[in-house]
Amino acid sequence: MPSAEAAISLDRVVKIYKGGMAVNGISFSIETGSVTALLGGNGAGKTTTIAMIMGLVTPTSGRVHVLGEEVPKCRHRVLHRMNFESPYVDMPMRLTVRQNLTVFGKLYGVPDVPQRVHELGTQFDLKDFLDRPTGKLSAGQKTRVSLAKALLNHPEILLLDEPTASLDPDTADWVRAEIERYRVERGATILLASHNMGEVERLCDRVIMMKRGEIVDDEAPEKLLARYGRETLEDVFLDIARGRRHVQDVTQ
Ligand SMILES: Nc1ncnc2c1ncn2[C@@H]1O[C@H](COP(=O)(O)OP(=O)(O)OP(=O)(O)O)[C@@H](O)[C@H]1O
Repeated sequence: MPSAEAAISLDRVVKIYKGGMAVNGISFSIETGSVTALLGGNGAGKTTTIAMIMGLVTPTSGRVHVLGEEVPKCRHRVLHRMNFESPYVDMPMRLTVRQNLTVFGKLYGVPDVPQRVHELGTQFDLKDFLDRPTGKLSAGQKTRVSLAKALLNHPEILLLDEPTASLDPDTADWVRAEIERYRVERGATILLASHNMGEVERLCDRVIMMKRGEIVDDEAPEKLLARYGRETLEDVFLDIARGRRHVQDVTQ
């Protein structure tokens, strides 16, 4: 059952778009300080779920609570304590990196924005392009800026939508290390949608697996591996995607 004490809690949440059902009655609670993966094939409902937790999409029915506040209704009370990163959400392209970080810093109520931008510029090695238009950066540089933006307000809750999509292995590894570091330093609660199973095994304590808008599994990665009799989450993912639900089915 979803708990009022949880960092994030969803209770029988449904989202129906004009085109049809995207999320079909999902419930889960996420413990403070945990890292949870939201997995599922294309169109499973992961982005819609994250958007509802951010308060950007209103559920058709059901309730979403973040840090004890209902969203989107009371989003204004918790917005400054959360943040998100997605390679699919662009910042204004003509603004420089510094201008973008400054605007977002002000939106999130960061106390000393120039100082925070300076700190993040050092931490994420942005100094060479802080004063370049954001639209002129490479994909990897944009990801670093996007992660810096996500950490501007030291969020207690960090939502990541495929944080390493289309990155080279070196940059992707660097991004994962930064996420791990942030979690350890701040005890943040992280929810991560990903198609990269290696990333999930490295970062996450728990896996919520979605299929066609529903939750089909919710377990620690090692328990999922044991239950499906598999050595990698990639194989478990394929078993679930192809409808093989039990270890007996898998070994037949
Ligand atoms: N704004 C929207 N309007 C109408 N339908 C939408 C909208 N956003 C998503 N959908 C539909 O809702 C379903 C779930 O989409 P969603 O983006 O949440 O899935 P996802 O698991 O994040 O997929 P992917 O891995 O491809 O990013 C899909 O069928 C999608 O076409």
